[in-house]
Amino acid sequence: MTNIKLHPRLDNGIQDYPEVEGFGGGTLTCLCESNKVEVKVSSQTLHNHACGCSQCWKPEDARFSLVAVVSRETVEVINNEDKLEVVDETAAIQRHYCRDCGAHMYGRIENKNHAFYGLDFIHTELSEEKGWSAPKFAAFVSSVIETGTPASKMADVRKELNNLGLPTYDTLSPELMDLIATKAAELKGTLQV
Ligand SMILES: N[C@@H](CCC(=O)N[C@@H](CSCO)C(=O)NCC(=O)O)C(=O)O
Repeated sequence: MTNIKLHPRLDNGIQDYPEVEGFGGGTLTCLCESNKVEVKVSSQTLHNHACGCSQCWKPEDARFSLVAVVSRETVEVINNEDKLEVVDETAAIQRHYCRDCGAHMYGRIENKNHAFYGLDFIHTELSEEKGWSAPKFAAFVSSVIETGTPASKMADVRKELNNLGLPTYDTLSPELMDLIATKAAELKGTLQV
C-alpha cells in the first residue's frame, strides 16, 4: 500500500497487471451505465507508464494516469462512436473522449512529422481483459504540481513510484526522448546513423 495516492491500479502494488506473453489485446469500454463507447484494440501495448501530465485522462482522485501506446491500425471504435469528441484539436495528441462520462478512449497523433505518428495512446484500465503490459516508468512526474500536488510532497511521490519499481522522469523515458530527438534530427537534416 502506498503512503501517497498515485492511481487506484498502483496504490496496492502493480498486481492488476499480470502481463501475459502473446496477449493480443481487448476492448476498452467507457464508464457510462449504458450506450457505452467501445474500442477494440487488437494488439498488446508498448511503453505503458504512469503519466503526471495535466492532459492525460485519470480516474477521479488519481494523481497519475496510466497510459500506453499501440499502432493506430489496431484501434477500432466498435460502438457508440457518435459520443466521441476531441478534447483539444490543437494538441499534439488528439484525445477522443466520451462526452457523457469523460473517459478518454484513445489519443491519436495526426501530425505526420511527429515522432509518435502512427501510434495511439490508450488507457488499458478501461478494459476487463487481463494480460496488458504493466507500467514500466513514470513520466512527467513534476507536472503533478500543476494539478495541485504541493512541491513539498514531490520527494514522497518519487519515492513511492520508485518503491513500485517505476523509475521517474520529468519528461518521457530516455528511450522515448531519444525517438523524439531522432525525429527532430531527421527533420533538420542532422541525423547521423
Ligand atoms: N507540464 C505539462 C506537460 C504536458 C505534456 O507534455 N504531456 C505529454 C504527455 S503524453 C503521455 O505521457 C505530451 O506529450 N503531451 C502532448 C499533448 O498533450 O498533446 C502538463 O502537465 O500539462
